[in-house]
Amino acid sequence: MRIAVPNKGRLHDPSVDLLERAGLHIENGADRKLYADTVDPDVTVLFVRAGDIPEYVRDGAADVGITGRDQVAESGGGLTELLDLDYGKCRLVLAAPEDGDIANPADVSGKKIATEFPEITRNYLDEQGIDAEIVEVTGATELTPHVEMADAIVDITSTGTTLKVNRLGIVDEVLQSSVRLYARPDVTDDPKVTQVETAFESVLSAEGKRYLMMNAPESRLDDVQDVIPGMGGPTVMDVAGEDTVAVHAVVDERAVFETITDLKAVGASDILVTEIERLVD
Ligand SMILES: Nc1ncnc2c1ncn2[C@@H]1O[C@H](COP(=O)(O)OP(=O)(O)OP(=O)(O)O)[C@@H](O)[C@H]1O
Ligand SMILES: O=P(O)(O)OC[C@H]1O[C@H](OP(=O)(O)OP(=O)(O)O)[C@H](O)[C@@H]1O
Ligand SMILES: [Mg+2]
Repeated sequence: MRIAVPNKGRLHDPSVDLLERAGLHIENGADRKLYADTVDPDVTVLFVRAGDIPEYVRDGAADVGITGRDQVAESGGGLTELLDLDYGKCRLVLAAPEDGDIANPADVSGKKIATEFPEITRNYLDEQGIDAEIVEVTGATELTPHVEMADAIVDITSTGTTLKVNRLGIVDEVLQSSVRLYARPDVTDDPKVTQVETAFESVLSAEGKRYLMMNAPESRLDDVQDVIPGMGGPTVMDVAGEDTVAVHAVVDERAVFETITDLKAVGASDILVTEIERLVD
């Protein structure tokens, strides 16, 4: 099975990190090498530009791909989304000069819109019933309204800094995006694809979770169980030869601080908190 992963740009590092955390360690990889084996002999990684990944998957050069929802929408869709991987979060927005006369989407009627996403922009304008000219650019889109190349833009924003420093205001949201795992529709039930999907899912499930281990007097077990939040009942084990039990539980990271204080108050001791790499349901 081949999995297409962004070869550069901001999506490369977090995507490789996800593969590693999922246990799909990359082997024989090297700087500028565009394919690599993994610890699983049946899984090969292809390093491809984020914008080309939908086409690689659709054409069968790869079976699954990791890329932004915006890239899939721009390339015409036709892929099955398996998982939202929750990074590369951004919005595609219609934006125009803050001090100009474009305040509503309808105001761009008859005007020029610069974008790196002509397909998404065309669909958006059609849906809104707006007739406008699209000017295709490949970057620095935020400059175009200031040099009379366009009246408005459709571009990516996340923190909003680039729009702000270029004195552009959001007129409308066109699309919300994040990085997702996509498959060709005919391979979604392939056991290898399911295995990769499960591995990624286990990394996402473990995020923000901690594993708590402690000892507690057997007589206080009910109290200990009462203060452990979330995720089903804890695992309880007898400690040989003592009136003590070992209690293990998965808890939300944000609850750890308070839970430890509560656990000590009900007699727990030797409390360990550890990170969880993967959590398979
Ligand atoms: N500022 C951002 N914040 C969050 N996600 C973003 C941002 N910019 C882009 N993305 C996401 O990352 C994807 C790829 O963008 P990126 O900028 O990494 O690649 P590129 O534009 O193809 O390459 P480069 O900018 O390095 O030339 C986008 O399609 C989008 O899904
Ligand atoms: O809201 P912000 O946090 O400011 O992010 C938005 C900017 O990030 C991306 O640019 P990138 O850095 O990828 O440069 P590019 O235009 O060369 O792709 C995008 O094209 C915006 O310009
Ligand atoms: Mg970019």
